[in-house]
Amino acid sequence: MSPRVIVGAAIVAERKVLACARAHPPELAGMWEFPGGKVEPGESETAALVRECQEELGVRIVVGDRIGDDIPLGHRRTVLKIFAARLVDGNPTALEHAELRWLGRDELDDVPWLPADAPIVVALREGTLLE
Ligand SMILES: Nc1nc2c([nH]c(=O)n2[C@H]2C[C@H](O)[C@@H](COP(=O)(O)OP(=O)(O)OP(=O)(O)O)O2)c(=O)[nH]1
Repeated sequence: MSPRVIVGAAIVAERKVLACARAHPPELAGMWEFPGGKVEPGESETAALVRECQEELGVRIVVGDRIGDDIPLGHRRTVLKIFAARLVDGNPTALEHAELRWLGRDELDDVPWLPADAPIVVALREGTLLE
């Protein structure tokens, strides 16, 4: 069986990236992530990201390049894949998250990210997307 894939969007606008605080489940609440979720059977990774950002934030995005490598999530053969994205319609609203924040390159450590996201945060800090 191929691994389950979770996709996340690093939405960048005006040299800031959108960080989202999880509202649930209790063990993840208050930890910050990139909006996204599970790729459904038969769905492309890009389509899943577009769908999740619509559901979670009420926005339309276009998906860009991968950031970093596959990140094993350590449960049931699941991997996390993060893609750069940009907004094409709407203003992000916390429809499913507890809070949203736009973070510049120097603000990336201001929130407690989910541990799996650490290499992505490093890549954002060291890369050119937030320049
Ligand atoms: N979306 C997202 N999930 C992440 C990130 N980092 C990370 O470890 N995860 C983990 C947390 C969860 O265990 C899993 C995502 O599950 P989820 O519950 O958000 O996915 P979903 O929206 O498709 O789930 P569901 O409630 O619709 O079943 O991936 C991240 O940056 N973004």
